[in-house]
This record gives sequence, structure tokens and C-alpha cells, in this order.
Amino acid sequence: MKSDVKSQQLRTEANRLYVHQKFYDALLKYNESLCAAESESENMGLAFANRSAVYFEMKLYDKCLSNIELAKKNCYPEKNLEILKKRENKCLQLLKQNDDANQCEDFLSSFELSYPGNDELPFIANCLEMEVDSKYGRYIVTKRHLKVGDIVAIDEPTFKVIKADSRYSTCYDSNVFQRCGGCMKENLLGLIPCTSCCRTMYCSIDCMKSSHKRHHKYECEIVDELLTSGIMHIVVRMLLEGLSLFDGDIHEMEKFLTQHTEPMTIFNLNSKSWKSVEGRRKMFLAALSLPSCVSDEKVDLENYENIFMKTKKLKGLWNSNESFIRKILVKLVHVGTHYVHGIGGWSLNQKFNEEEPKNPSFYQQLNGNGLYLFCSLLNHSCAPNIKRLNVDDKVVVIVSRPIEKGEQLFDSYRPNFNNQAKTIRQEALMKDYGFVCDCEACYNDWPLNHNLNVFSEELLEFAWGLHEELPFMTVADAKKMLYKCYDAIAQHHEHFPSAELIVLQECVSNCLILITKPSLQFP
Ligand SMILES: C[S@@+](CC[C@H](N)C(=O)[O-])C[C@H]1O[C@@H](n2cnc3c(N)ncnc32)[C@H](O)[C@@H]1O
Repeated sequence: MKSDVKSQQLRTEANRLYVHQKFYDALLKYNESLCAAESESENMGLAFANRSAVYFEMKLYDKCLSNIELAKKNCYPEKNLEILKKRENKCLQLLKQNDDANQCEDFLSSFELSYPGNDELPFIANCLEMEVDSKYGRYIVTKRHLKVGDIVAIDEPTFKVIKADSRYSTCYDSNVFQRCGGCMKENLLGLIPCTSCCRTMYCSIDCMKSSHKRHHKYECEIVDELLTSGIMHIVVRMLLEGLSLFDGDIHEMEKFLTQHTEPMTIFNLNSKSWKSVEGRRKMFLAALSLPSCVSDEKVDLENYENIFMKTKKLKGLWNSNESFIRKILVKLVHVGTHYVHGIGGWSLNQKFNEEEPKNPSFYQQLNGNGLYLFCSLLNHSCAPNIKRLNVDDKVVVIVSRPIEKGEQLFDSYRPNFNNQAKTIRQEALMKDYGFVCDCEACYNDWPLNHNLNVFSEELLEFAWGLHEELPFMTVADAKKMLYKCYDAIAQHHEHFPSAELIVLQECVSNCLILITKPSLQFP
């Protein structure tokens, strides 16, 4: 429920954080205060104005000006206008002097495909193809030799949701107050609130309108429950976005799905048609075509039924076609449980602390969950030959060991062979994915970390030294070291699995994560 009293309280808390120069936490609180403000209340204007003060301090003059505009348009009290005007003038002067360099960064520009893209799917290298057999089901092979470090796909989520995750954030729900609920993009916390709920913000009116149409009109009243429901949120989101492709008509949706039963994968799609309803329907079909990994009986829909009963709209939907909704939910729960990947990223005020573990991956937080149709086709090996890297909401697929022409690309669904005993890995893979793993690590009983071979003490020392130094390196140095690691892994590949190569692989992961570290850090 929107509440001016709550909004005022939150703004007071934010002001306190601002005074102590805790600008990141202050912005989160101002955003929370904005979300809580009742419509046409001066609390909106005041929160936008105070947010502009934070941006001013951070020398983000463009953002400062746009927030002053928002304050003026949203009931900022006339009597205080002079203060805003002063800030605006100062801002305009300073903007002339220095370019606003601290805009949101385009990390993807550091990552481009290493080979020409597929004609229909330009984000997948044209050397990759899908094959099918009775052992693996569908899988991805390469039609050319791939080198360590090659980028072979930059996959986009077909469906995605923000996740409220308190693990590494300073403020519970911080994702909600720093990412757009529609496109999920980070925009330095310069968001506008949903007009109805207190837990959704957007980067623009366009994102707000499009989200409302696709899912938020159903989710708005139960957004708190959904945000903390884990996989349930993306399952419900997939159903609602699917439904929006049939203008909310569940019977039309059922008719369409009954007529289109042929399995589909991303390789049946053409990215040029993705914005059209026809294209989106095909994407929805591709999501529904993902095979179930465990039996349908294991899916319990009680929580789903409960959540549908919480709002009039969802209850009406459920009651209008319960048997079909149950059927499709079972399918989507399989998809949500076995195919959805976490979307990770850096916080805007994450700093390395000497006392914390020196592993950059520790500093990424979980921002959301996404369904990636290309990555969904990657089978498992306990010794994978690719690595997935989150860049914004995309997944960049990078070759981590040389792959010969005709060989399969393997991801890893579990801890790798060197980090977990074979029996534990195999049991988990059987339980969760229903197959017996006979990857080269399982087949050859490759050892755990402490029993790995060492072929060069010198290289091992170099690798460990780098591992220690990496968290404190600049992004430019991390980029240089990344290529050094790629070269060393390629050069000594025949020694795999050895301690040196395993440590170097971890250095590669850490270098890659460091490259996506935002240069702007809020205090
Ligand atoms: C994420 S999907 C991978 C794509 C899948 N092969 C398909 O046809 O859509 C996971 C499923 O693929 C199969 N799979 C994955 N890795 C495998 C492996 N190493 N050996 C056998 N089957 C595997 C299992 O059936 C598993 O439940």
C-alpha cells in the first residue's frame, strides 16, 4: 500500500544516510520512499529533489538535472523551488566544464563474437550447430576448431525476473530499487516508481507501460510474495508473458498450443522476428519444448494455486481454465527448475575488503533469473569446455579449453570434478537431471584439487601469485592477464587436468568478472 507517512519516514532515513555521505544507501532509500509515496503527493517531488542532491555530490550532472525535472513535474513544493533552481544553475555551469563521464557503462562492447554470427541468429557463432542423439538429446557441436578465449555466443534471456536477494546487498530488496522492473537494466538508481505498488521501479514510462501490459497488471498486487518466491516468480512470469501474446485470452492460448505441438528450439527461430507477436509466440513454444528432466508427479502446484488465489484477476484466470493452467504450470515448473540461470552482477558500492575472501565472484550479487534458450541446449560435463559469463542480463559463452572440430560444447550444472567427489556429483545429476554422467572426468576418475598433478612448479607459482593479486588489479591489468592465462592454458593443454591449469582457469573466471566491474562506485 502506498503511504505518505511511510514515504516521509523513508526519506528521513535517506537524508540521514546522505548526511553521512552513504550515497548508495541514500539513493536506495530515496527510491524506496518514492515507491511508497501516494500519487500526486509532494513526497514524490521531495524524494526526486533529494535524489538530485546525491547525483550532484557524485558529479553526475545529467542525472542531477533529470531528477530536478522529475521533482518539478511531481508536486515539488513551490516554496522550496529556489533551492532547486540554484542547484540546476550550478549543474548547468559544471556540465559545460566537464563532460558527464560517469554514464552507465557498456560492458558488452568488450565482448564480441570471435566468428561471424549465424545468419538467422547473429548472436551465435556460425560454426555452432545443434545435433540430437539418444544419449544426450539435443546438444551443440562446433564445425571448426575453437581456441581458449573464443566467444561463441552472447545469449539473451527470453524471460527474466528481478530477484530480491539480501545475501550480499546492504539493503534487503536492493535489486528492486536499483534495477528497472521491465528491462532490468542498471541505470545508476535513477528510476521512477510503479504508480500502484511499492516494490517496482522502471527506467522509463515506456518500460512501465510495456511491463504492465505483459505481466505487471497481474503481479502488482502480489509483488512482495513473488519477489521472494525463488523460482516461482519466473514460472508465473513465463505464464503471464505467454498469456499476453494472446491478449490475456487463456482459451486462445490453449487453442494455439494444441495446434502447435512440434518441438522447437532457438535454431528454428529468426531473431529478426523477435519483436513481433508471431516471433514471441515461437519463443514461448521453444521454452515449452524444453524436455522435462524429472517426472511430472514430482511437481507440486499447491503454492502456485495459493498465489493465484490471492488476487481477483489471477483467481479469475485460474477458475476460467484450471486444468489447462495446471498442465502448463507443470511444464513451466520443469523449465524454471532445470533451465533457468541466475543473472549476476556487481553492486554499485562493492569494495574489496582485506578480510573477505579474495575471490571476485564473491562480489557479484544475484540480480535475477533468466531463461536463455541457447544456453538451455548445452549439456553437462564435470570438466566443462566453456564458461558462462553474465554481462548485464546477457550470458557470454566463452571457450575455456580447446574444442576440436565436431566436438560437443559442455557447460557444468554442478561444482566441477576438482571441487566435489564423483559419487556426490553423480548422485546429484541423477536426482536433478535424470542422467548418469560419464564425462571424461567421471570416466577417468580425475582427482580432486589436493591430488592434482603438477608439471611445472614455476607455472603453478605464477598462477597462484596472479590469483592472489587479481582482486586488487585494475580492469586494464586484468584484461592483459586474461590473455596471458588464455595463452598458458592453450599452450599446456595436454597436461589437463593439472593444478596449474585449474588455478589458471579460476584466474580466467576472476579476470572476466573484474572486466565487468563498474568504474563508478558509490560511497
Ligand atoms: C539443460 S538440458 C540440456 C539440453 C538437452 N539435452 C535437450 O535436449 O534439451 C539437460 C538435460 O540434458 C541431458 N543431459 C545433459 N548433460 C548430459 C550428459 N552429460 N549425458 C547425458 N545426458 C545429458 C539430460 O537429459 C538433462 O536432463
